[in-house]
Amino acid sequence: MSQAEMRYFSTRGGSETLSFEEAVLTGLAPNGGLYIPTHIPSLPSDWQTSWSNLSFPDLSFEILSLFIPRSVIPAEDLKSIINTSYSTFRSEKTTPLRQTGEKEWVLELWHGPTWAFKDVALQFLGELFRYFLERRNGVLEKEGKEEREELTVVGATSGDTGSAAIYGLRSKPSITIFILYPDGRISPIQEAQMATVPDENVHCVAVENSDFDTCQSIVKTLFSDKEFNSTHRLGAINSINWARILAQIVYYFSAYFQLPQKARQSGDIQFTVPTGNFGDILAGWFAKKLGLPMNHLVVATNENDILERFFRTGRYEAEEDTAGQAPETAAVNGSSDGQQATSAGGSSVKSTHSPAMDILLSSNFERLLYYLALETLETPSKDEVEDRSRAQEKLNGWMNELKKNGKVDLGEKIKEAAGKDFWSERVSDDQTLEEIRKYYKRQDHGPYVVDPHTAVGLAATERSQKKSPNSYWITLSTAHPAKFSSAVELALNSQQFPEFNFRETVLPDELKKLETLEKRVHKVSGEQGVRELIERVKKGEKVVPGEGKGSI
Ligand SMILES: Cc1ncc(COP(=O)(O)O)c(C=O)c1O
Ligand SMILES: N[C@@H](CCOP(=O)(O)O)C(=O)O
Repeated sequence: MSQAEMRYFSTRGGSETLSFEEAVLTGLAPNGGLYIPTHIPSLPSDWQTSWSNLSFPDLSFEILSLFIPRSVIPAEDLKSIINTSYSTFRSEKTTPLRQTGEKEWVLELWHGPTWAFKDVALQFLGELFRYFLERRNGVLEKEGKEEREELTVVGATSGDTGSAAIYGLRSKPSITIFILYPDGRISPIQEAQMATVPDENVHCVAVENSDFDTCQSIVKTLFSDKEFNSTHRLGAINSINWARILAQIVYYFSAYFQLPQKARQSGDIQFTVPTGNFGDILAGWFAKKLGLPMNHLVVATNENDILERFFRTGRYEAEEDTAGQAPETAAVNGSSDGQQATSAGGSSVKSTHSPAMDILLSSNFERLLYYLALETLETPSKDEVEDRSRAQEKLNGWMNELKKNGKVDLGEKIKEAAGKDFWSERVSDDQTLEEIRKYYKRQDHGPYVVDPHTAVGLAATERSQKKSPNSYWITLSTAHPAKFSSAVELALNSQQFPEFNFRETVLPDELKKLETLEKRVHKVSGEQGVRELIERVKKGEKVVPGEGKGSI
C-alpha cells in the first residue's frame, strides 16, 4: 500500500476511515475508540545511512511523512510546521543522549519550553492545530462565508501534559483550552507553570477531590457526548490524539542515531520508559514495528502498577486480585512500605513520588491491545478489512468487560504475544528515592540529578540488565528534576547531602520567576462543574478564576 493511501480508523470498530487531518482534529473516535493507522508503513531501504546525520527536525520530517500524505500537508508546509515546533528547544540536538555508563545512556527529553518530554509532541500538535484551522478558515473566508471553525481543547493532566499543551496553544487563534487536573495532586511548579499563563484562551481547572483517572474520564465523557462535542467542536491534546504518538516516534530514531556505531551494529538495544498513560512507550513500539532495531521496551511503573501486573500475569485489573498469589506480590497492594492507597474519586490510585505516573487506566494500552488482538486471531483471513473488524470485535469485548467488572483476563496467548516486545518492572517510592541518590553520588558520568520519573526508569533498567547483561540500554528521561522538588529534596536531604542546594543547582531561573506571577485557577466539582465552566466561557461570559500568588 502506498503512503498516499494512509488513513486512520477507530480501535473499536466501524468501517469508516479518516484522513490524518480529520483524525487529529477529532481526537477521540465517537465510539470511544482511539485512531490508529490503516497500515504500518515501510522505511526507505537506505534509512540507516541516509537518515544517520539528519537534524532532529529533518529526521522528524522523514518519519512523519510516512504517516501524513502530501495531499493532507504538502512537504514545504510540513517542514515549516516542524521547524517552528522545534525552534523552541534549548538543546541543539532537541533530544540529546547522555552517556551514564559503559553501555548505558539516558535520552533527555526535557529541553523544551516546559521542561518535560510532552513538549516534543505538544509543540508540534499546537502548530498542527493552527495550520489546519487557518487553512479551513481561509477557505471559508474565500467563499465569502461568515462562520469560522473554532476548537475547544479539553485535556486532562497529572501535571506535565497540561503545561506543555498550554505552551503549545497559548497564542493560537480560534482555540480555547481547558486543562483539568486533580486538585492538590500535582507538584507546585507544575501548577505554577499552567496557572501563571495569562493568555485569555487558557483555562486551568482544578477538579476537587479527584485523581488523574477522574479527569481523564471526564474528558472522554465530554468527547462521547455527541451534542456537547459538536456544539463546542472538542479537540484533544492528550495522547489519545494520534499526532501525540506520531511525534514521539521520532526520538527513538534520534536516540538510535546518537549511539556509537558499535552499539548500533550490535542489534541488541533496549529502551526503558517510565510509564503512565502508555503513550510514550507506545511510540517506541511503533518505532520497533517500523523497523528500528531494538530488543525490548521495558515498561517502568511506579506503585500504580496495573501495567506491570498485566505483563506479568496477563490480567488487566485496576485492583490486584491477591487471592492465591505469591506473598511478595500481595504485599504490593497491602502497601508494604506503609504507603496507603488513596481513594480520591473512589479509585485506589496511590499518591507517589512520581505523580505524573499516578494513573490506573492507561488510555493508550487500548491501541496495543488492538494490535495484540489482531496478531492472535485464531484463523486470520487474507482480507485486511475483515481481520481488522474481527480484532475490533475482540477488543470491544475486552473493553466492555473492563468497564463492567473493573478487570479483564486477557489470557496466556495475549500475555505471550505482548512479552515478545515488552518487559516490565515496578519501582517503589523508596527505590525511586534511592535511585536519585545513586545517580547523584556517581563518580563516573556524574553527579547527575534526575527527576523521580526518570529514576523509576533507571531502577527498572538496572533490574532488567540482569536478564540481558550484554545489551545496550537507553532510559528515557521524561522530566527535568526542577519540576519535582519534593522528591528530589527528600532523596538528597540536607542531613545526608549538606552540600546539595536544590534552588541553586537544580532550579532554572525561568522556573524561579514563576513564584512572582499571579496564578489563575478555576476550582470545580466533577463533570457537571467542568461542563458548566466550558458552557459559560464559550458563551462569552467572564468567569473570574481564583487568584493569588504561589510559592514554589
Ligand atoms: C514526567 C513524566 N514521566 C512519565 C510519564 C508517563 O508517560 P506516558 O503517560 O506516556 O506513559 C509522564 C506522563 O505522562 C510524565 O509526565
Ligand atoms: N502524565 C500525564 C498524563 C496525561 O497523559 P497523556 O500523555 O495522555 O497526555 C501528564 O503529565 O499529564
